[in-house]
Amino acid sequence: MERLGPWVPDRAGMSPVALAVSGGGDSLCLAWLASLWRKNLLALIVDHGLRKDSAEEARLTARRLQALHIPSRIITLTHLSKGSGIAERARSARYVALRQACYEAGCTDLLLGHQADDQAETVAMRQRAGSGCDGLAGMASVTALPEVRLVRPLLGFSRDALRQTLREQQIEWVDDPSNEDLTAERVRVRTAFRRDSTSRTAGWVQAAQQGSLRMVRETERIAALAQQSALLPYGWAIAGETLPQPENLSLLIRAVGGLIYPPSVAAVEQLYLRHCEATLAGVQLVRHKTQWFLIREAAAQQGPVALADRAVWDNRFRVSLPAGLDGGEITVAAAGFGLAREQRCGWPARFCATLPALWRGGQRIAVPHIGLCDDPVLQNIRLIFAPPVPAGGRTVYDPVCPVSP
Ligand SMILES: Nc1ncnc2c1ncn2[C@@H]1O[C@H](COP(=O)(O)OP(=O)(O)OP(=O)(O)O)[C@@H](O)[C@H]1O
Repeated sequence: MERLGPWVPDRAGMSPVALAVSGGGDSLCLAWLASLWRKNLLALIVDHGLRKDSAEEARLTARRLQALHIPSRIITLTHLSKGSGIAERARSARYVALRQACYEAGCTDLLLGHQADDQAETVAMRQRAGSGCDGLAGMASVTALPEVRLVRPLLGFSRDALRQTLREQQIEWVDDPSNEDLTAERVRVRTAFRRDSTSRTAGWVQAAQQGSLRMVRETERIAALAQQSALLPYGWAIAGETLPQPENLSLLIRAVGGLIYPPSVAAVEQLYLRHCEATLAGVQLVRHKTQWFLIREAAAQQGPVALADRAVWDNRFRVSLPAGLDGGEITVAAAGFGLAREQRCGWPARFCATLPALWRGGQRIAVPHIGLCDDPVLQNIRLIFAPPVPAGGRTVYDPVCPVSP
């Protein structure tokens, strides 16, 4: 585990390391292994509320964790409904809930139970979908999000090895029936691997090779990005006097747009070749003085969000409020400041129109980034630019290639 660190010291009073535990064989084995590694842990069990037994399974998992001396928290999702795209909707809601729970508990690391077979399946599915070299690196061992690192310590171990470990420890787990549902592509790939294990091995080799290459490329990209461009606390990026290469440009668009995935390479290449002001994925490429800038497209920004400590607006700005302050909404400052350029800190009006602002009763009360605020109490509001994925990505791909048990 040490090479996947650094870790918060394992002492009472320090933040625990969080574990995402579905109750299945992989994540329960992860929990058992983690309990040998450290004491200060917190297991998070998400009950999607989609199957009639799910609440009871979550409680059963909590009891199993208790037997391992791991405290747990059950997070019940109430807003999911069955129907089209439910697997993806459930997955995405699960990650939002897990990240929020980590944030609330002060956990900076979240361990996930993805293992080597999941990795080979992911690579095979991406290969079929025509994924590029980056995608064929599969899942990263470490993905740093702004508030938490997602860590996958089991990518070097096969599903069979993990289940065998649990049997030896006489620890039972829950088998999710959706893991046998042949309408899911992953399950079909898994079934094909059972018949022909060479393609599974090929997936591991592919992930290990492409992972190493991706690490080299990302290091070069981050160095080039840092030299040429900068993200500003206003939620904009200075892209440089000449446009960055499409790969880097797309990372900046992802950050400024508050996106999880960068826009398609083909679309960014077109933007790069046109070399003129344009909009892509809710982000405007604009020229200001001698530099290219990326600013958010005002019309694409999220609508109002109630003012509250830790609220997130537009997937990019996190609110930090002094105690006792509430009332109002955070939404886009919008045009019509009527302010002289010096009151806009020298920034063009169209830039300032994209900033987050506090509104009450249809009135713009404060635009903290440019110090626009009459009420001294409101001057303590902080709207912190925290894109969901850091510009450079900050991922670690481990060239691990498991041995078949
Ligand atoms: N309901 C859940 N609650 C908490 N964590 C979950 C949940 N579902 C998945 N995870 C986390 O995401 C990882 C990968 O999810 P995936 O759906 O591939 O696993 P699974 O087959 O449902 O369960 P397992 O990995 O425990 O066998 C899990 O190992 C676990 O760490």
